[in-house]
Amino acid sequence: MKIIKFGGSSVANSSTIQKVFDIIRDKLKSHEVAVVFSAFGGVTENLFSIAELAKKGDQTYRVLLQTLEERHMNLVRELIPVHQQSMVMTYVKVRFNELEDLFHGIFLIKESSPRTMDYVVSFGERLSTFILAEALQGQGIKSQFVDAREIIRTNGRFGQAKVDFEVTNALIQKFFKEHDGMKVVTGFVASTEKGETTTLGRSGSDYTSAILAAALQAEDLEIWTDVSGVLTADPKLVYTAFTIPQLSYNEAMELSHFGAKVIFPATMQPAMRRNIPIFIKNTFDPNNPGTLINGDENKQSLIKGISSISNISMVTVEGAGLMETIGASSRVFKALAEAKVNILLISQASSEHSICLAIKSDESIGAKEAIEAEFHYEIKSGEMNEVKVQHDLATIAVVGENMKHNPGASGRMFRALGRNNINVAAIAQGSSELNISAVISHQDLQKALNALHEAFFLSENKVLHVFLIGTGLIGKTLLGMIHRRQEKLHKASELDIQVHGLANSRFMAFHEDGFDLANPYELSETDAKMDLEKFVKQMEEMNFSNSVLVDCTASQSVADAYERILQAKVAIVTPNKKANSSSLEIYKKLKGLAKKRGVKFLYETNVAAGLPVISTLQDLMLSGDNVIRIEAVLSGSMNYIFSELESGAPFSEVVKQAKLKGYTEPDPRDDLSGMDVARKILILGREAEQELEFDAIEVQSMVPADCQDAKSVDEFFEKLKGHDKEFAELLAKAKEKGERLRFMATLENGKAKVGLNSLPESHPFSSLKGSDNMILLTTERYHDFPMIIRGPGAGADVTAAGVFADVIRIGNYTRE
Ligand SMILES: NC(=O)c1ccc[n+]([C@@H]2O[C@H](COP(=O)([O-])OP(=O)(O)OC[C@H]3O[C@@H](n4cnc5c(N)ncnc54)[C@H](O)[C@@H]3O)[C@@H](O)[C@H]2O)c1
Ligand SMILES: N[C@@H](CCO)C(=O)O
Repeated sequence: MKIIKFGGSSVANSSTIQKVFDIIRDKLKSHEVAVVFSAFGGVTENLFSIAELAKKGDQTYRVLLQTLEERHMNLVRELIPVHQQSMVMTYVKVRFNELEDLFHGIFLIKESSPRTMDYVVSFGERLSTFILAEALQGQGIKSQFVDAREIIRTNGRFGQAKVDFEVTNALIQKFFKEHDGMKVVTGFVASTEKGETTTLGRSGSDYTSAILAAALQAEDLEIWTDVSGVLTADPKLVYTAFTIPQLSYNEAMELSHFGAKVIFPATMQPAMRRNIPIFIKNTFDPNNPGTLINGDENKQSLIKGISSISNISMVTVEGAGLMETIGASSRVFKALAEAKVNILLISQASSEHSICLAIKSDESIGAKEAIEAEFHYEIKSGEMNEVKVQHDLATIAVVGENMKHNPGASGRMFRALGRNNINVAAIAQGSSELNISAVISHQDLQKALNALHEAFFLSENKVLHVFLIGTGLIGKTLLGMIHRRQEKLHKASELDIQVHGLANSRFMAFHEDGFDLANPYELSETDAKMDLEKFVKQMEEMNFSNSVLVDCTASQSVADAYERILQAKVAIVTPNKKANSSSLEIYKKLKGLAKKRGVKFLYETNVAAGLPVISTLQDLMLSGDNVIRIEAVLSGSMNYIFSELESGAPFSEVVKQAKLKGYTEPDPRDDLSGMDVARKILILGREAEQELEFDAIEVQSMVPADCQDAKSVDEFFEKLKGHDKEFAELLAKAKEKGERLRFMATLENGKAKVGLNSLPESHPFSSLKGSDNMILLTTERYHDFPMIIRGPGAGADVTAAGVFADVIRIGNYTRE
């Protein structure tokens, strides 16, 4: 025998009911079946609301009752063959006449006792089940309507009646023996010995089905609802949540206690005691296997699910009076019990100085008053502090049998939370080791659930959430690269990169699920105007775990926001040199902050685009080397300009070419003025642990005075034409001596110089062509011959690739 139960959402209207009938028909092919139905979707709530209106003396209750009657009548018309309809309609009409009398009574005396209400709401299941049994009969399935008041006996605690299992089991067994056909049983309702109608409380229809399953020693119990079983986390908050295939009874209880609302633990008890397997299935996706709950302590995964409860407050009772005082905690709990406060989590450190309790927020005033009244004298004498209550919190819990005697679960949990900047206000773990719970700020709930979900379930695939400011040459090239590598990264490196925010200097846009990079998103007038403050705020509010800001601008204002971004535990990747080349104090502060907050701040492309200069220098320093001298060609555009000049092209023309090829800064004067190179040598100096400030660098500018004043880049190019001759002469002079012009930087003895040099043919820099950079590092270890790093030092592809490599590094870092 199988017991199958359908909830209100499954029997909401005639089309969902047809799906239910298909499921029943299918089960009947191979099994003997008994069915339990809830009231039609929403009917119980309707009955409560109508009673509420009647109690308040509001006549409109009649209209609602009329609508409810019509809904039932319509279902009769839709579900039952015409020749059978009049009998069923009469049944429905009689029930609604009774309801009308009942509500009229409530309306007159302005009162509805729990006993009356049990009777009122019992009509929901009695009507639905009768209609559905007749409809099944009409479809050729021999069905026997069973009013559960005949077979489930309870005490008289109306609203939440307790079952007398001895009597009930005997009644059920007798009834099932004496009656043929498939039994179609009303959920939720029962009766006392005296024949008064009672109800079984929250999820009462599930309970009815578990009672039947236990009494009949059913093969299994199927609970059909509108979700595919119990999910690993709340799917509204964790998009990657998936159905848990199997749970032990204990795991299911822990998960549902902590917020997974699919099943209510008390309702499973009768089935659990008899070790009857329970399936949670989806009426709207019947082929989905759903979740099996049974006695098997399957230990395939470290945890089974993550649950959470919102609207939590934390009550802290503290003071010297608690220490070594036997009975203090029992007084706390007694006071709370008397005030009917439900405690969800308890945490007390061994110092015994304080006790923290997590409770539902709407019970917090009562809780504070109750404890303060109990400890009135101690608080007055100063032995104890006033009770502190923190609001806007949430509890999260990881649940699984396999955590028992298995080190690492709590480590993984708290590392994931810490990594994502989530503060833990209280922790609790019982000795059963089945559940580790923590109290956190409600604002962090979604981020925490996702971080934990990723840490425990998706450890093979990490998601990195990217926010990109600057969708110019480098930014766009980067987006294209991410798109082309997305699939490969997913498979080979188990890393998923999602881009959630885009901005340029004019507009910004966000996408909760990540932009589709296959169809590049063009920011336009229809998007919000760019506002850096709002961009950062939105990024903080989206509060993803493993987030990274990629700054592909050359903007000082974006660089100024780094501190706040790192504070929020968002990593930063950038080719923008502005932050690292501002004051030494800021440079140190940002690096220190990143370390303190445990997030990466990566800027390999600040110098020589994708060439591994910064990481090499960092490795040298970390391993104890010391930099003696740096000589370098650090500007791709300047090298291109002066090497191309040798071909005889006019200076203004080669500068334009350098810009077109994407080598220059957004404003090429930043290159020609030597500022860009000065920033780079400054950054290299600082990486070599030299206390350099920008002002101390000697910089030779190549920008003629009138060009410097040009209002726009176009005007600058116009004016530059007037200087082609000077540059041609400069080149001719060098050529005469058999030398080449190279724009370079040197750093030695704490002094940095940037400028144009005329170098002999034999100098390593003379051979550089196009956008090549070359860095000669003379160190204590590389003393006789410097270490040489050479390659293209500007250009969209090499730079974006360098930025991309840093982004992937962050993805791999967050995996650890
Ligand atoms: N081009 C190269 O070869 C190269 C090499 C290494 C490093 N870089 C660095 O990469 C960065 C980007 O260079 P690019 O060539 O892509 O420049 P670009 O001019 O093509 O793009 C700059 C982008 O930043 C946006 N922007 C500027 N100020 C902004 C602000 N305040 N807020 C929001 N967006 C803003 C612009 O709208 C544009 O989308 C620069 O810092 C540059 O130094 C470039
Ligand atoms: N404009 C720079 C590229 C960015 O660092 C250069 O020419 O090297």
